[in-house]
Amino acid sequence: MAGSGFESLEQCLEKHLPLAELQEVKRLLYGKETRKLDLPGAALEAASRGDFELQGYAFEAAAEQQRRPRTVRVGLVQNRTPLPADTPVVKQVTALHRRMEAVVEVAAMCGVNIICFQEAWTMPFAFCTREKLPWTEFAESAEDGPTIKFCQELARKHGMVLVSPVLERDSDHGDVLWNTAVVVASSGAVLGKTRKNHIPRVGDFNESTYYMEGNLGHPVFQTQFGRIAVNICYGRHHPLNWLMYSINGAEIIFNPSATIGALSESLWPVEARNAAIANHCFTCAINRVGREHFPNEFTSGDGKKAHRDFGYFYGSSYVAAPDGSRTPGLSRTRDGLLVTELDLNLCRQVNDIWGFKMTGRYEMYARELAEAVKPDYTPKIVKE
Ligand SMILES: NC(=O)NCCC(=O)O
Repeated sequence: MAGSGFESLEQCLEKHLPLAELQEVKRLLYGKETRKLDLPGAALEAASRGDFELQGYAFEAAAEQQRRPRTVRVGLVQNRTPLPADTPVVKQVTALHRRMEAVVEVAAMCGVNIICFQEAWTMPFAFCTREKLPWTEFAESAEDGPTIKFCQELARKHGMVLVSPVLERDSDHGDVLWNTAVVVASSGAVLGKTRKNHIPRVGDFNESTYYMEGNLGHPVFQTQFGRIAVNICYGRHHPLNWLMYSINGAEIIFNPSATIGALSESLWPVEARNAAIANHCFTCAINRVGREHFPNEFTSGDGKKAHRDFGYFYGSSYVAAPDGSRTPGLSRTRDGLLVTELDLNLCRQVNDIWGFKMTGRYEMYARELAEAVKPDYTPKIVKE
């Protein structure tokens, strides 16, 4: 399994394919070509100084007579944890705040309107360990914790919407923990929060030790720049989860994730992209980068030897459009900011062409699903 030795699929194709074949392969792999954004030199220099990749693309929509283009720039951030996992908690959080402050600064130079960080971005992805301390100390209030205050300041400074996925401690409800994403409006107000609906029970993803399935349904947030939703990580394997955000009107669905090559890398380019197609919306898949080591060995009851690291988080963040086209991915190895310009008019335009909303048989599925979840249900199998 490729770890940090393989930079990206795109780089490999560009290195080995002649131009004519490369164009055909890209057409098949990525759909209609996305235009490269001309990003400011100062932003490219700042990214290079800060040692993170900066890429920019734009999806186009057709001109309409009665609606102006609804262009919005989104920023997807993928990163390593800058300090070892056994560094004191506050130091780790502070280092991550400083790192994101620098990335958001560059995003602002690139005209980003909405930025989303990776899943549980203020901490190492320690849920593999099943240990409580010190990892639960990374949890904080989604309303007025230090990270939300940090995001509010950035939102106000840059007039940017921030999507901040954190480990939430809900002290109003018995101090329980949740895997949450907070949406901070460009005014700096907390617009609301959403919680991870599907909790993995696969490999070392022992997250069910820490929090339960979210209880907030599928909220969509009306921001100054468009209607957004957040489908956190493992929720991307559940087509109905994407569907419900779309039914509630999401035009952009962010998918902040933490996932490793051995488990999901071949699924990664397919799932968020398919969701964009099926739901006539934009999807933004974000994954963390690198290998995180933990102080104590752990096992996950799968016969594997006790180990101290989770595996290789392969980055490769990308944006997919309702017409099935997608940006190239960020690298598998480096921190990065992917700036993508979307014209939200494309959602309705593709809906008018393909009509999945019109042809969806929701009432029939609702009826059949309501039956299927009853304890006395028997599957409708026709036998000879
Ligand atoms: N963070 C998380 O839910 N990961 C589960 C693995 C995956 O969905 O690829």
